[in-house]
Amino acid sequence: MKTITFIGNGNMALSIAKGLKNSYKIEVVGRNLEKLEKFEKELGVDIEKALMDDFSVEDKTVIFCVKPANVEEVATRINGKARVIYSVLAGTSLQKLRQNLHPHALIRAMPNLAASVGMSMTTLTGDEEFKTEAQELLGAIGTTLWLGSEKELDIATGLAGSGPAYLALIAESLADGAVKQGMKRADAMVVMRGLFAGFGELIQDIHPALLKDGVMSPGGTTAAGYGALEDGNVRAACISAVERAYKRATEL
Ligand SMILES: NC(=O)C1=CN([C@@H]2O[C@H](COP(=O)(O)OP(=O)(O)OC[C@H]3O[C@@H](n4cnc5c(N)ncnc54)[C@H](O)[C@@H]3O)[C@@H](O)[C@H]2O)C=CC1
Ligand SMILES: O=C(O)[C@@H]1CCC=N1
Repeated sequence: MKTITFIGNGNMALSIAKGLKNSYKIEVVGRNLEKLEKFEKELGVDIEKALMDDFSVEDKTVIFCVKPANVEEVATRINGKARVIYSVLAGTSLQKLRQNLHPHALIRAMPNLAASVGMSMTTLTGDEEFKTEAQELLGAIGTTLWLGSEKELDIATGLAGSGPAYLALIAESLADGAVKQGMKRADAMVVMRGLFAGFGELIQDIHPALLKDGVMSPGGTTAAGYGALEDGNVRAACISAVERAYKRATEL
């Protein structure tokens, strides 16, 4: 079994490790042994645990899962030249990663929280010779799409990386709307979750505009509700959300 080395032991590392644990030996590098033990327990398989200071990444296949602000600090603690580094760090350029970590090859990957249920939408860019390996490795946690530039990956960060939080806002507020009209909270949550489960399937095959047309009867309930979303500028707010997230990615 090949070994995959995670640097960082947070949410994203754990989510990706869940997808890889049956096909690879997992090694995790962190700052705190207790947290590494907790990671191992949550993952449910034996892992190699290592502390960051003086850790050698020589010839290793690394998935880099720390926060964007930690790159320089981590670079001072580890040594060696990795075979390849897959970085999931939002907005952290190939140039900055290369300057600090000096790997043989480098890929940026942008997964999302659905990695924890094997349904991440992960975008990829970087060294072309690792394109197939990147698609296979990150394919273990969901769907992948190779993009031709870092700009597109930063835009995809504002769409699918951050997207679960946007949809959570919609989900919570729709359920609040039902509660406001008198539905029990627990029932509203069941109905909202069922809505999202069905919608997740429908949107795979139907263009959003046609899906809307299929729901909206002349003078009916959907037209009335939809009007409120247009009054609230939800369309413009969504476009701005992706714009602001993308801009933020370019600042990290
Ligand atoms: N949470 C999400 O939905 C997504 C997160 N990402 C990216 O994944 C990366 C990790 O995010 P999460 O796992 O959510 O965060 P987290 O806070 O759960 O994990 C961050 C990990 O970084 C390490 N760390 C923290 N401070 C450090 C330091 N000073 N020196 C060395 N290591 C340190 C620790 O191992 C910590 O567990 C971020 O760069 C983020 O941009 C990418 C896509 C989605
Ligand atoms: O908010 C963030 O910076 C990270 C990147 C994508 C999702 N969460």
